[in-house]
Amino acid sequence: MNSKTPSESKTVITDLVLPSETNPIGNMFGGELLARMDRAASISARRHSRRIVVTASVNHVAFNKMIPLGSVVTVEAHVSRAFKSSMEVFMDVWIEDRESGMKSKANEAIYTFVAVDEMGTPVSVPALQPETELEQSRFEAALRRKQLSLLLAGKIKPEEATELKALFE
Ligand SMILES: CCCCCCCCCCCCCCCC(=O)SCCNC(=O)CCNC(=O)[C@H](O)C(C)(C)COP(=O)(O)OP(=O)(O)OC[C@H]1O[C@@H](n2cnc3c(N)ncnc32)[C@H](O)[C@@H]1OP(=O)(O)O
Repeated sequence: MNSKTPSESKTVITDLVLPSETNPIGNMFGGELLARMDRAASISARRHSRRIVVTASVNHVAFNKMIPLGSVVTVEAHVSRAFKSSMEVFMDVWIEDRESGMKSKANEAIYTFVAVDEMGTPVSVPALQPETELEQSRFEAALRRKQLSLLLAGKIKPEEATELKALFE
């Protein structure tokens, strides 16, 4: 299976924040943003693997800025590392100033997807070949994040989390 680059899985979704998608103080619901990110990330994972993909875990979400009603929100997703059947998808969320059109970063998130066959059994995916410095640094940190996620889910033992142990040595 040939490796792929992060740009091959690039997925950009831009949409408005409507009144039904806001909380009582007029900002976007966190759950609405999570759903938009899940959609963008699933398309990205699908573009990388060309297989059916399922969300295995939401590893990290930072709601750094409130997103007001009427904002134009862009979610940009790339696969940041591929393992055997799982893929880490990194997302950057931008909002656009209504007057100037300037974009500012509002949020970041990292989801894990697994490619499966029609029976839901995990299947192999192509490797990922990072190209830029940012892609390389996200690629390198992804194994640590995978081990943390598996550890928290009780799927590996602490002694198997070699990348995490190395942080404290
Ligand atoms: C082409 C362009 C047009 C696109 C056109 C649009 C199409 C756009 C696509 C739409 C697609 C819809 C996308 C909907 C996305 C959902 O909403 S799916 C619904 C929510 N998710 C689910 O229901 C998943 C339910 N869970 C499961 O099915 C199973 O737990 C899983 C995820 C398949 C894993 O199964 P398992 O038995 O644990 O399998 P196991 O072999 O142990 O692990 C498989 C891999 O998952 C990893 N893993 C398992 N758990 C975790 C965890 N907690 N953390 C990290 N990694 C984990 C393992 O490490 C392993 O990784 P690899 O070493 O193989 O890389």
